[in-house]
Amino acid sequence: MQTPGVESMLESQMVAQDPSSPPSTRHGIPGQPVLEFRHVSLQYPGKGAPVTIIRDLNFSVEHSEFVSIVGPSGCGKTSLLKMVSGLNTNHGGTIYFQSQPINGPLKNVGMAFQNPVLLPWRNTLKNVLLPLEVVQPHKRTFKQNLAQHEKSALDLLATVGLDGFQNAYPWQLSGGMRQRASLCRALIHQPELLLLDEPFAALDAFTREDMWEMLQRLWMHTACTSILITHDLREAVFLSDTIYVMGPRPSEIIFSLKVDLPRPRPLEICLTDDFHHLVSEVRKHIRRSY
Ligand SMILES: Nc1ncnc2c1ncn2[C@@H]1O[C@H](COP(=O)(O)OP(=O)(O)OP(=O)(O)O)[C@@H](O)[C@H]1O
Repeated sequence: MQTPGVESMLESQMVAQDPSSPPSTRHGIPGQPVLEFRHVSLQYPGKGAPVTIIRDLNFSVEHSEFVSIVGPSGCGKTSLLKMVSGLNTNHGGTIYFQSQPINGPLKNVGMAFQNPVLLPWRNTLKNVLLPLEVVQPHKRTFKQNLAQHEKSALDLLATVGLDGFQNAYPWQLSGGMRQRASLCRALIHQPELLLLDEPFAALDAFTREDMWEMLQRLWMHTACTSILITHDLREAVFLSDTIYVMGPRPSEIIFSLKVDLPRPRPLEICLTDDFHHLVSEVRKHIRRSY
């Protein structure tokens, strides 16, 4: 489900940390839970009575972990991301972020959606720099730190294979390139959490696979705790440390899987028996949901 309103709200809430601290120590202790769901439930107003979308979610995400959430359409995956971001606090149970209950919009989140929204009048570099330019505390020092920020942005652009395209405008980029740029923008302020809602769903199969490699590179580069919503089970296995399967509405986690394939994972890993086995394991549990 696309949520353009959420995009602009979240992108306007980005607040950064000290960019000089190394990624592995910025956000917490590896192996420790950074996000915890305890008996989380969600209802939306229905025609007569409220409709229960999520019944009872209980799981946690560790510092620097890459987690994918999969499940049937309408089971509440996008709703879950809205709860994590703090845009929807009207739910049962508690979601803890860094041991604190989430009671409102989280300050330091990066988000990317199916349709990357880049400002057409800004070139790629300036689109990536946007969060630093408009949001405190960076806004205050943006001009004096511009050279350092540009270096960080160019570094990110190189990581996603967009070196040389910093001066190109969005209309000069392909859909895949725009999505790469939007991921750089989501990460430029070094967020503590990266939330991805079907970011590659609109891309063709080959471009999508390139994006998996690119996202893996970015994630290894930044060590940012990440949650990906996807319908693509191969994508989930390729990228994740852990996959959670949500059941049909009213949903809960019906299965979880640790993906212990070594990293960095080359695309050829998708051809191995181990990979196929993991994909069919997840598929088996999703099938139960339909
Ligand atoms: N603000 C809202 N008010 C009422 N109902 C809503 C609201 N947002 C979502 N829903 C409903 O809640 C259910 C779950 O929606 P959600 O978008 O979270 O599911 P999803 O798992 O992300 O679906 P998909 O995989 O199709 O994108 C859907 O039936 C949707 O219509």
